[in-house]
Amino acid sequence: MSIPKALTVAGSDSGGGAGIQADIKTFQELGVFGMSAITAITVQNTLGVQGVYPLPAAAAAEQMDAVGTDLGVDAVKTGMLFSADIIEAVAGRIADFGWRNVVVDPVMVAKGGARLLQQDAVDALKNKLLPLAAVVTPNIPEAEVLAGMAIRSMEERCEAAYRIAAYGPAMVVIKGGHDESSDKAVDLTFDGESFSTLEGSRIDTRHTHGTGCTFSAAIAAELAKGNPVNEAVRTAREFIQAAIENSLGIGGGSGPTNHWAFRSQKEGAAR
Ligand SMILES: Nc1ncnc2c1ncn2[C@@H]1O[C@H](COP(=O)(O)OP(=O)(O)O)[C@@H](O)[C@H]1O
Ligand SMILES: Cc1ncc(COP(=O)(O)OP(=O)(O)O)c(N)n1
Repeated sequence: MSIPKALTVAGSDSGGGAGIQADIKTFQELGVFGMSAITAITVQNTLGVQGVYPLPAAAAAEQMDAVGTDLGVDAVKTGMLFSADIIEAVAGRIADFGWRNVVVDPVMVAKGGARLLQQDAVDALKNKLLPLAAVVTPNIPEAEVLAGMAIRSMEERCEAAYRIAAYGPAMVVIKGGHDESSDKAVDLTFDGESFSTLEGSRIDTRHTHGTGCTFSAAIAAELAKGNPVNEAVRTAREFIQAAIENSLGIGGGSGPTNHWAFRSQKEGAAR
């Protein structure tokens, strides 16, 4: 039997709700063996980010080498990359290994406002990493930066997706968590030809820490299993909906989602 394996290249969140911790939990819940290349250590809990300690670019590259030359990688997810140097090293390794199932979550700023990507690294993200992506998953503020425009409506979101697709990713998903104008959370997808939406009811909760990390990790896990990209995104949307709906209510601030809720729901339905 072949074991599906996914690699996350991302920052560590000591609070366990976002970053590599969220990614590995998501991989595991979806039946995928998780591996990591850590780019930075963050000092973080549900109250926010209190410290950021980036690692040298060589550390990320060498971790990717160690995993790629021995275990093998069926899908990669990138999250917090922090600097242009790290992005260039990571993009170089993805290209050298010829990895195809690459999900780029273009993490820029944590919900509490801490910068997780240096401002001068945006060009490297657009020009070095996006051309290698099967899927890129910006939230609305990230899409505004990548597309160089404001997004105030679904029409503008479509225009932004079109502009981001020009950098080369096969699919653009602009997530709708930040659009509070509707009682639904609506994610827009664009595959270079057609637009479509994925909806879930908007949950009124402050416990949304790590939603973007979890969603993109779920896409990577489904791609690692060999599922087509549309199906992977659909499953990831169901995974994050269950995780937010059943959040754990832990910590004094914006708490983590529930990474085992999707599996519990499936097991409940099967009984
Ligand atoms: N309150 C909510 N209720 C339901 N789904 C949500 C909610 N907030 C975010 N989501 C979903 O979680 C995923 C991550 O979205 P978003 O919060 O926009 O990303 P990020 O964490 O990168 O800012 C998307 O699929 C989005 O639709
Ligand atoms: C280490 C680390 N990586 C990414 C994030 C951002 O997580 P995200 O899911 O985009 O949203 P918030 O957690 O910021 O709400 C992070 N916080 N830490």
